[in-house]
Amino acid sequence: MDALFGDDLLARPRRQLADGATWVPGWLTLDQQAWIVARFHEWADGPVPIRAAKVRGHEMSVKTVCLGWHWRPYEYTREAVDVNGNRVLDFPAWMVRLGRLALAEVTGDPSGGDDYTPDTALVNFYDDQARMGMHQDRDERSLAPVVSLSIGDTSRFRFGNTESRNKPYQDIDLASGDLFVFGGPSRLAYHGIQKVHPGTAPEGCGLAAGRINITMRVTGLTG
Ligand SMILES: O=C(O)CCC(=O)C(=O)O
Ligand SMILES: [Fe+2]
Repeated sequence: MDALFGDDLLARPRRQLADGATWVPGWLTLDQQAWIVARFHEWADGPVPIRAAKVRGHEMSVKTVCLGWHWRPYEYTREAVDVNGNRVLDFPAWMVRLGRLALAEVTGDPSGGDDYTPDTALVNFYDDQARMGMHQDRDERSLAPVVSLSIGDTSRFRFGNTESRNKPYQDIDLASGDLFVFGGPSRLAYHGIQKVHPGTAPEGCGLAAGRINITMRVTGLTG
């Protein structure tokens, strides 16, 4: 019984890091995580294969595949003009629903996500060495919240302020199944991934090594 109802139920309570920024540890079940990982492998195969985007001529250490709209610094297009010119996959209806559930969760209001219709997702894969420097998500024309889901190895996430990449910031460990939402006054906060902790992916999450992060967004674009 001690193991079944162990202290781990208490260990990772949800936390509001700033106005509009909420972390919900362990939001996705292992079955949900494994199902999403299976979808990830399908997306990574194409029509636009997963690739490292280039920022000012340098490949990012993270590899990205997009849904709905294709992102490259600092623009969204329907076709992956910097990869193979193919149109990206449609944004899946199940992911719209998941985004709405995420907002309902963080707002504490069952209808809190009803108006949320994300139309792009950046699906990132991190190996042991991958990082993401401090940045703002600001290639979208909409300031609707960003919904972030993590699967696989735990990683150190730095959540900063809206003024600069520097302090004050908070470092948290995003683990497999964690939800993080940033919107409202936190929508343009700088953030990044400092480090992946190898070998920390839980059994059954569908990913033996590395980390997947999905960020759903509203581009505010038409066409
Ligand atoms: O991997 C993460 O948790 C964050 C990813 C991110 O900031 C992005 O894709 O813009
Ligand atoms: Fe980001």
